[in-house]
Amino acid sequence: MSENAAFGDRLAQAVTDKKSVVCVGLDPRFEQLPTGLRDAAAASPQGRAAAFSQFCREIIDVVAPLVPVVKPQAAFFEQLGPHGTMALAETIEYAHRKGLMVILDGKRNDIGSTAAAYASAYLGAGDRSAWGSDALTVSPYLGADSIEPFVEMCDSRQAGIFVLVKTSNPGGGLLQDRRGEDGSVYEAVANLVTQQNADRLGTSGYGPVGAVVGATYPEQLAELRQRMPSAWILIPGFGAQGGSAADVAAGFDDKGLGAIVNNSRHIIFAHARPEFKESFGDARWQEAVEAATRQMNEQLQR
Ligand SMILES: O=C(O)c1cc(=O)[nH]c(=O)n1[C@@H]1O[C@H](COP(=O)(O)O)[C@@H](O)[C@H]1O
Repeated sequence: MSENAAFGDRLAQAVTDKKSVVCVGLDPRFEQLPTGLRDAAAASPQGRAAAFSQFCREIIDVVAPLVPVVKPQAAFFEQLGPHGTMALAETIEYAHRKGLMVILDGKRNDIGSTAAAYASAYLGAGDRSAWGSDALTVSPYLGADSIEPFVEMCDSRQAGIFVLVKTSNPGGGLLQDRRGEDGSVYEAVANLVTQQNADRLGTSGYGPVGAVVGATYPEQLAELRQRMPSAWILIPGFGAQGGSAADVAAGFDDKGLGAIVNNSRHIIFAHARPEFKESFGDARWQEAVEAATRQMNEQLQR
């Protein structure tokens, strides 16, 4: 499908082509890298950034035939300063070259006029923005006028956003579950997502404004699927945070579309998981990544 197709349709096509709803999270942590990569890297930010870049490239090589999308988490790269951001840019570019869609996990936002700059920076396809990611995670807590600049950029660049609706962490309820006369905060954010998609539905039935809903809240996931029928749902919290295939089942529509399930640590550091450690270990970490990705694909086969 062409780069000029709408984001929701491109994601639907990618999920269908790969027969996979798995999103591989690229969250490199230096201390957990396979020994070979850690040894090769000097302790400097430059050396670590080079190790992150190689690590992500090798993961992408393994997962590109198996999944539709990867999600680099900006924080892990940014902690290394300018060298880290170069590694992030290389990772996004490499993933695109290998035919993967890219959701940049930056959880950005600000007042509208500044949000427009974030949108211009991060959203695009190919070389139509500085970072070129297909989609960005976005915080809704500055209100509707802070979301609109992103949505406008989605319109002009066929990009997407994923708005934080019900996050996977245990503390998210403090704000998100807070109830007013019209219901909870997360319900209000979900309504905003649905409104923003209303005139923007692609041929797949999905719009450019997606939502993040944690696998750790299966009941709310079921409710939110109904409340946001035209939103792709990015479901984090599978694996390391305890979410299972049963927990995410309610996120999908009856064609098996509408949701992608992220897994970061349990895929990229699969070589350290008890079930893969003995067979592969540190030296054959790429094979552990492949085995963990295939296992998750099977668990989520629709
Ligand atoms: O936006 C996200 O991706 C996200 C939202 C959320 O509610 N919970 C959540 O864990 N995430 C991200 O998803 C990834 C989860 O990683 P694992 O727990 O290692 O699979 C991290 O990059 C988190 O920042």
